[in-house]
Amino acid sequence: MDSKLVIGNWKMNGRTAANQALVAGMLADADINRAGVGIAAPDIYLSQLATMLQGSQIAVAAQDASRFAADGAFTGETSAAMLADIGCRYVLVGHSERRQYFAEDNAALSAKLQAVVAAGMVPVLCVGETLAQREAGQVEAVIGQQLEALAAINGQHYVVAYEPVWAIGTGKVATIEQIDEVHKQIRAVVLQCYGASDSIRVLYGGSVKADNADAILSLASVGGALVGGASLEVNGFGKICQAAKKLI
Ligand SMILES: O=C(CO)COP(=O)(O)O
Repeated sequence: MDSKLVIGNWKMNGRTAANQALVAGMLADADINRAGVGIAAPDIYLSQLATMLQGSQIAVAAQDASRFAADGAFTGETSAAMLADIGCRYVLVGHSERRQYFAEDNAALSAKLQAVVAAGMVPVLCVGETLAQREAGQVEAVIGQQLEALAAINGQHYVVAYEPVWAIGTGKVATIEQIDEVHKQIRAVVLQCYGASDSIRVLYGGSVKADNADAILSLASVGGALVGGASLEVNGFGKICQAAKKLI
């Protein structure tokens, strides 16, 4: 049995010296420095992270990968093969900020999922509804449509993260009932449609903090957490990782 998976998503934050201090703090914390914890840093700092995490238990994760798998004339892009080459284990795909600011649709996300799997890493497909979609009763339909990207990697090893857009960086956390309901829906869809095994992990993300991690992570339908703001600080992240030590 594995413990629940916690991935810290630094988003577009970090500088060489600050990363050094933050990661040193994480390596010294036994709740963080263990299997089942990952850090997703900006591409430019992934090599620094990989070097620092060498020999540790913490996995290196990327926040995105190019939809183009082969090397070539794609200025500004970082391929999945490059991420694998520097030691990444997980890659976030379709984070709501990528969908919002970079217009990523299912065609692009399917290509990214395939590229990540082909490079031997585990994609973490992020899904979630906006507040307007929730208020219009469209949660199941929106997430069902977002999950269709998984058809491109049917039966492969992947993780799904449920991140309601209205709960990201807002301090508004979905209720335990809302989280449980959507996670059960996601699990049912992926088990039925996309070749997932019973052990499919669905992470929750959206204002996960030290003080709510225990309640969220104790849900059987929650396979871990995708943590934004709280992953930029050792103490809070350590408490979240401690709450995630439960078995799934
Ligand atoms: O988007 C998120 C993680 O990918 C969640 O961010 P916050 O934890 O800052 O709400």
